[in-house]
Amino acid sequence: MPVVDVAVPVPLKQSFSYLHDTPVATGVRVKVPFGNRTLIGVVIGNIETQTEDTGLTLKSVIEVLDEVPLFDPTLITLANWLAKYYHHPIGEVWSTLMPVRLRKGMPLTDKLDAFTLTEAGQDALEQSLVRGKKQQLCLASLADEPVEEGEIKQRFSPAVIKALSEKALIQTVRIKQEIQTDWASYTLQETTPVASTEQAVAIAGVNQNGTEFRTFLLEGVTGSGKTEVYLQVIAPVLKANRQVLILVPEIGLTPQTVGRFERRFGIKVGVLHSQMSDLARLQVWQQSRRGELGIVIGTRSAIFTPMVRPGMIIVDEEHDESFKQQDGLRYHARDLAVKRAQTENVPLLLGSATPSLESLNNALAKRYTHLQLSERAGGASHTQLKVLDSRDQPLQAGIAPGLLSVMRSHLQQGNQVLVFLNRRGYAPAVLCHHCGQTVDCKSCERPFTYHKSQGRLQCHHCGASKRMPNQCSACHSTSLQTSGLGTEQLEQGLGELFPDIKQVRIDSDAVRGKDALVTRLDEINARKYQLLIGTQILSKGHHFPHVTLVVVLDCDGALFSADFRAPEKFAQLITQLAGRAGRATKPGEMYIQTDNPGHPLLQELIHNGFAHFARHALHERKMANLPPYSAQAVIRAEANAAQQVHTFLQQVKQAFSDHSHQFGGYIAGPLPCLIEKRQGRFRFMLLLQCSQRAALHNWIASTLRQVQSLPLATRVRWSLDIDPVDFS
Ligand SMILES: Nc1ncnc2c1ncn2[C@@H]1O[C@H](COP(=O)(O)OP(=O)(O)OP(=O)(O)O)[C@@H](O)[C@H]1O
Ligand SMILES: [Zn+2]
Repeated sequence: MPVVDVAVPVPLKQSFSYLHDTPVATGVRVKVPFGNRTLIGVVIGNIETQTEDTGLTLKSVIEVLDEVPLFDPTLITLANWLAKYYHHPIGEVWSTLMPVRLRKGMPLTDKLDAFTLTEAGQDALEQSLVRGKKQQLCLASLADEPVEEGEIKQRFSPAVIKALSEKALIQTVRIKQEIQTDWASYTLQETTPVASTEQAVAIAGVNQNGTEFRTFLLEGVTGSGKTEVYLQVIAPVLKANRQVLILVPEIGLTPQTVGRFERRFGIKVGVLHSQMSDLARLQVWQQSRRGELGIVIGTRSAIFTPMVRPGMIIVDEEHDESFKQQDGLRYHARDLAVKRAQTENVPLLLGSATPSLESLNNALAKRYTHLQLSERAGGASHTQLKVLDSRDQPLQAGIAPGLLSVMRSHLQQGNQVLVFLNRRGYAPAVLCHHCGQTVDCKSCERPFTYHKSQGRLQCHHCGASKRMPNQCSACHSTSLQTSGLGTEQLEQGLGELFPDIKQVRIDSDAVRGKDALVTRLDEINARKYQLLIGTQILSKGHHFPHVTLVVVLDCDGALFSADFRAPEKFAQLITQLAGRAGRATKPGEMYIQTDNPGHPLLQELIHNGFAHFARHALHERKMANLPPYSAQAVIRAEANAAQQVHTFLQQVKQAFSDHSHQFGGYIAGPLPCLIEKRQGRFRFMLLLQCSQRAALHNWIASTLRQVQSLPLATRVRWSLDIDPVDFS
């Protein structure tokens, strides 16, 4: 009897064998017994026949769920690679890779259920016969065409749907999705701008490579027209009837981005991001798999989207940290993109104004083809960076007088000013004026942030929240006062300083959800506001043609971080922020207000720019034998008792030390994580490092089993992070 090899969603390294009376194709989902449970797994291989003498009795597959494989051999290869590279259970890799609905065993068909108006419903709508605003809205949304069930259920409550169904105003129908495959016959919907010389060189560089795998790094300063390069390099790919997958950072994916691609080619672009419903995601996944979409744009997990005719992969803002998953399977979508492009044998284009040192190093070492855009598109000039020394200055709303007058002059000329402060809330701490005690979150041992509009304190580490107390818990004095500046306070202060100027605050408190952000961004570009206050949401990839001044407040903390990646992250942030100014005809400038004007990193950025900084930083990493010149992994552990975490990591360290000489491995720790305590749990980590990536992997592979069998391994919460980028 045939035996199939199944990846089952359990935290165990191996896959499992099951019997079935006929062979099952790889990439098909099956329902299988596991212990006393029934689980949904994926067939990842076939074993010819069961060998008689193993003595094992295998269980049988309960049900084969798909008629045809849902996952092609490329995705199976990719899953196997992920399991190996991240030392992660294969079944859990598949859980990450599969759309949620497929994971749950739901059928995948070409048909879908939709709601439509009945004749009575049509009349009711036209004559406004239904009472109830929600019911009216629901009818109205079905006015033109049937709408899929999932979407209606997401927008309207069960009560509304039930009421309308019972009155026979709406009904469900089954519609066959139309398949439109030939995006190759697109017609350009807008005139393509003439590429600059540098753009033309980059475009030719990619196109001359042909259809085969190669990685390109497009290092182009902000506003240099990287997106235009993407548009022009994918044109021939689409013409050849091949698909393009574009990854963008979580925050960068706005309808504006999607709109640029739709407008150019006049074809439907599939969009995938975390805020969509499971059903909507599955549909885009399915459309791409069947070849109905020429372009799919999505955030991190979109890298798992199947493509029937893959032609190219693009990773925009490839340095962005949102490409790294921070829990479960901690993959890096950019690194996975390299693997995927290689497996699919298609070109990969990585783009950024501030490339990661990893990618830059690969380009400089000629493993990637390096393409550069050093000038801004359309004749815009580079933003001038300046440092403003705030020492001994009387600050108003946290801003020095000299800087306020610079702001005033930009505003008077009718331009927009962006003020960046990476701290939401009113103030980052509340303290007692009498005894100096701060009001701290008990489970994180960090000060609460004060949110004045809600009259509440909030812990930005664990989310805990409580009412603002009246008195100090230590000395009972009632003279509590806030300390430090957050965006909420900045907004209030600037409102008083510039009463006639319309301002908007963009942070996750003021702007909730993607739609709200898009509305605000549109309003900004329609010049509804002149003063923009915001956190890092404002730094990413947005095109603000009317901003001529960017002000950076309170960046001193970032200059003195214990994280060796902090300078890289800071330089990327500052450069991206500077890139928001002066993108159109008017020149832009940026002021960084600091108490450390002489800091070498600031001086380097101001005088030499990011490209120079990055090459210099690479040299430093090389001297210190840090990534990308070595490979790292981190084992994090946390528990309520600090001692327990420490003991566990000591034992882990011992296990790794036993093998370290074989692999030339270096171990540091146990060290406290940058955030030492969160939600009542103490957090420590162990850092593993080898000069060679392969050695690190062999070292981990030969030690991990020993770690897993430690008695404490089931008592503390621990995880392995390969190529960590964040030590918090
Ligand atoms: N060759 C060109 N001629 C004229 N305008 C261009 C050209 N290329 C790009 N542009 C325009 O320049 C502006 C910036 O281009 P684009 O958004 O592509 O830059 P980018 O490098 O992707 O920006 P960033 O990385 O800062 O987000 C856009 O308004 C774009 O339409
Ligand atoms: Zn907390």
